[in-house]
Amino acid sequence: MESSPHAYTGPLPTPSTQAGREGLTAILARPARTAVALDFDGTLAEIVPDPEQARAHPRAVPALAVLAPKVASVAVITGRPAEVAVRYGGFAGVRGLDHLVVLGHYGAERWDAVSGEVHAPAPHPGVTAARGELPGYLDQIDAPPGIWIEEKGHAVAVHTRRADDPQAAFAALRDPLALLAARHGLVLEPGRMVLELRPPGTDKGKALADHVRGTGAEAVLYAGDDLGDLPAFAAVDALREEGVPGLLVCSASAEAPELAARADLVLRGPSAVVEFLASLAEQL
Ligand SMILES: O=P(O)(O)OC[C@H]1O[C@H](O[C@H]2O[C@H](CO)[C@@H](O)[C@H](O)[C@H]2O)[C@H](O)[C@@H](O)[C@@H]1O
Repeated sequence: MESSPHAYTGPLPTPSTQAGREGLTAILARPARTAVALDFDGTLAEIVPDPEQARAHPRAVPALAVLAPKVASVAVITGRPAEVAVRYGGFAGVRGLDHLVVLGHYGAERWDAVSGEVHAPAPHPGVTAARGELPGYLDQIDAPPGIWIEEKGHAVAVHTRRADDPQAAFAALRDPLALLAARHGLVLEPGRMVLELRPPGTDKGKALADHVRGTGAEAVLYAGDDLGDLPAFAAVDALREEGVPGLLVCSASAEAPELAARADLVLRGPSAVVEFLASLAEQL
């Protein structure tokens, strides 16, 4: 039965790399000095066809609520607007998650559980302009049927998962949308069957490095599943070079094999990530 975190915890898996084993050892030795940072979609939430239906795995919040009081900090670092991740995650008002931080829009936004408020940057004028142009532009370039535009406030994203051939639609739209983004001073952020036009100036690597420095953590765990998580992986590498041990966890999928190739620990999607977090919490 899997009715409580205790019922599904097991022995911690061993990372496949020396750096990862050192990272896990440091986390187990100094949990109160450890920063835990986690991606949302594909890591804490299963991938679903409709982005508005994504929700945290049912065991994610219970596992995090046990883990968070034992470590220096838990942060969710996501491409979603922070408020959306908080809502879809069910992260607000949870005992144990009283100090949770959600860094939205790749670190441009910050929500914290203490204040319950989102701090967001000024809107980028290029997003408004690109949003207005996008429907006509997609018609003009003969975009395939089934694509869907996600309004994200500080960004706009084009999803191909519900096209007849999602990968072909992604490939066909990538260059034209990169041109549109550049014309409006934006960057194109590719993800799992999604192409997002967003302001430049931040990424999950900067968000993670700033967060770790801000907490004064002496060890770090980062888990992600998508291309947007690669800068965070690179940030953990850089922290390791500065003497901060780290553990890189991949929530694996065939859609983003690049992550598994870079990770210390490869887990089979959000349910395995959540099980790992519960096991870790149990061991600390
Ligand atoms: O940084 P993340 O938390 O991983 O967010 C990245 C993007 O996630 C969402 O899209 C992805 O998940 C959807 C729901 O499972 C799925 O339908 C889509 O194909 C995925 O790309 C979200 O909609 C985006 O805004 C995020 O940037």
